[in-house]
Amino acid sequence: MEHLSDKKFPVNSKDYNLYEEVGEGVSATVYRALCIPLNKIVAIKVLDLEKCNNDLDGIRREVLTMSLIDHPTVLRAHCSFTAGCSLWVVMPYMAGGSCLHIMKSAYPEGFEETIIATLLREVLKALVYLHAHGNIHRDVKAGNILIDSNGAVKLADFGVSACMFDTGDRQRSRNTFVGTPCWMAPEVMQQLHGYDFKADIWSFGITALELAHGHAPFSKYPPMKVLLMTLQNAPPGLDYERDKRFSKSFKEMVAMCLVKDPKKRPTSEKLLKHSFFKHARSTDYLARTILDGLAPLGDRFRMLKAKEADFLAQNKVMYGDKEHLSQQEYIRGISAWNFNLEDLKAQAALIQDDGVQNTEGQDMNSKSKNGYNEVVGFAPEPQSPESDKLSNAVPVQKDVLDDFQNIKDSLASFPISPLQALKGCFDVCEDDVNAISPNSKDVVQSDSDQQFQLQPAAREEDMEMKQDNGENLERSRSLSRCVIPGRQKFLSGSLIPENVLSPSRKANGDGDREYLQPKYQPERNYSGPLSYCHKKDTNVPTSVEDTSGGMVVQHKGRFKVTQADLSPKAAPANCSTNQVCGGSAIPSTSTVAVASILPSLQYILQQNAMQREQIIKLIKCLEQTSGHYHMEFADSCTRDLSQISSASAREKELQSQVISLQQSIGNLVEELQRQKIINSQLERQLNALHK
Ligand SMILES: Nc1ncnc2c1ncn2[C@@H]1O[C@H](COP(=O)(O)OP(=O)(O)OP(=O)(O)O)[C@@H](O)[C@H]1O
Repeated sequence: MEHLSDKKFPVNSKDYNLYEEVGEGVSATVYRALCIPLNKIVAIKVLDLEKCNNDLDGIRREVLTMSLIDHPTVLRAHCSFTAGCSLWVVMPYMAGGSCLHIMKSAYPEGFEETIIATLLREVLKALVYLHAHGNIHRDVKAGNILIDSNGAVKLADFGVSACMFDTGDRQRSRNTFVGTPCWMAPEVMQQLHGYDFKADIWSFGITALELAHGHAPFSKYPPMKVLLMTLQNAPPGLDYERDKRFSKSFKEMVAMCLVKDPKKRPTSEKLLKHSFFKHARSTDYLARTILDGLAPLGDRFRMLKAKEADFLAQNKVMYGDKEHLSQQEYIRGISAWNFNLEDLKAQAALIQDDGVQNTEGQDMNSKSKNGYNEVVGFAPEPQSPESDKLSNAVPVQKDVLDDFQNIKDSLASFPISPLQALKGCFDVCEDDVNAISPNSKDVVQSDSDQQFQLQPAAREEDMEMKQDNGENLERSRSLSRCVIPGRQKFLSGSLIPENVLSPSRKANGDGDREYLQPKYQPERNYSGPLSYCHKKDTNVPTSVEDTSGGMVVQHKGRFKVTQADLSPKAAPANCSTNQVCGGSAIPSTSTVAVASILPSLQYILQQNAMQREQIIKLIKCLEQTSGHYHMEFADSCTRDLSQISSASAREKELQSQVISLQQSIGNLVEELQRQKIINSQLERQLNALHK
């Protein structure tokens, strides 16, 4: 595989000297390097092909796109070639690094508006070019906006880009679940009608918020929660109160991008004409401002990496147990996503929405409650009547149910089950999917040939799980897993909270999040890696790994596929011991029965609880009544006792009299006997005298 895009650059690894590491993705490491024959500093992205064995199409497309591109704001590949098991992509060296790394190193609160306008204008130019040439970038985010030493901005990373003019399989790839959750447009998550270049406009809006705050909205939440919040909540935006430092035109521009209906979003071309970009300066302004005084990229990268390692090591010491570690790993990036339904529920349940949530989430909720979205002036997302019913029915448990209800509603709004959808791209155990859709009767056929059905009983099960999250949480968190985590990588985006990297971070409206956040739960899901999900490649030879948590039989792009994913029919047998696939504590076949029994059990439980209350009330009443009874009884007892005691004295007296009488009688009987004997002796003597 060899693509020579620029004849000047040699296509032999011997012609390059690799220097220090300046970036890392899931399956790629980026080095600063010297092109020896040209004596030119370049960046070389080294992709481990063994790790991408199912994503060669994606890589080929990335390289092809990069080599065909000819625009100053889009990162172009000089050339690419294979070296052993690696693919080397030679590119211009962007000495400033990514905007994300610059923020992490020096601007944890985000950039000021002029910088943002300048950066975003350049990104928008790139999008105008890509869209005009039929490309959707699909991964616009601060981590993919690179700056060179002169301040020139380039949009990078075409790992997941797609061509809008593709047909057949390529077209179908636009019906797959691709990108990084925080930046992902709702229609990309939903997979209803596929999506188009407007998905990039959504990601562009999210990137604007990321550059403004130093992090993307919902970034503290685990990936599935992000999906649900994106679908469920009103779109995020700049807040008039909290974001006072930003202009009205910036707020409007963001609001235009973050409209859920893609048709209502502007094209990149139209957006470029927005008044906000009048704030933009020439790119050398960036060099004079945000790049000024920054350490060399390699040093910054090493520093961030060391801090992340420290942070993780600390967490390992503090929360060394398996559950916490796996949770950490899960949140660190989507490469390690393990879409175990139980885990997801547990993850969602762990988020304390009231009080500890980030302000984005809070804002969204309060906006929705007020019936007006202050930021962008949109009506709140309508709540389902079902949701109202549920919350009215059990007011006491409203808080607990809210979270469940969010999940339930959002799942219902998915044209295909998110877990089923994610299954194609990530690790979703078959039985996890079964747990959501045990019997596919009302099947919705999606473009990507996936089927699903959301069973009410399974929802009940969800509810049960939520309501009883103490016990079930423990259970679910202790479940074994499908996939052994791969090599832990430090992704291009730092995944640790900025308050860790920048302890000096001050509260600026949303700074209160830091201390409210549960310690074991990392806050941010920063620039996670990307996925190109190529569903047609399932026949690609697999690399089999024996794992304790589950058999990884295939690498789908950057994600692993477990045996359970590939052999749905075998899943119940495999899962019967809950060890091989580890997806659910209950085998999938019995999950159906359990799901149908649970509502009844729930009902009985409620009945019991009510009865218990009644009994407690009755006991209390009885206790009060029995209090009077005891007093009366005590009085009567005292009386009786005195009577009994006097009676018994007399009885004793009588008894003693009887006894003494009996004794007297006995004495008299003895006396009588003695007298009789004397009498008979006397008689005998008299008789003898008479004779
Ligand atoms: N040409 C370049 N010059 C300087 N740094 C670069 C260059 N290309 C990439 N990097 C750095 O390397 C990081 C990882 O690169 P890249 O995004 O291409 O890898 P990836 O595997 O696609 O990662 P991800 O999936 O997280 O986007 C980037 O975030 C950036 O910081």
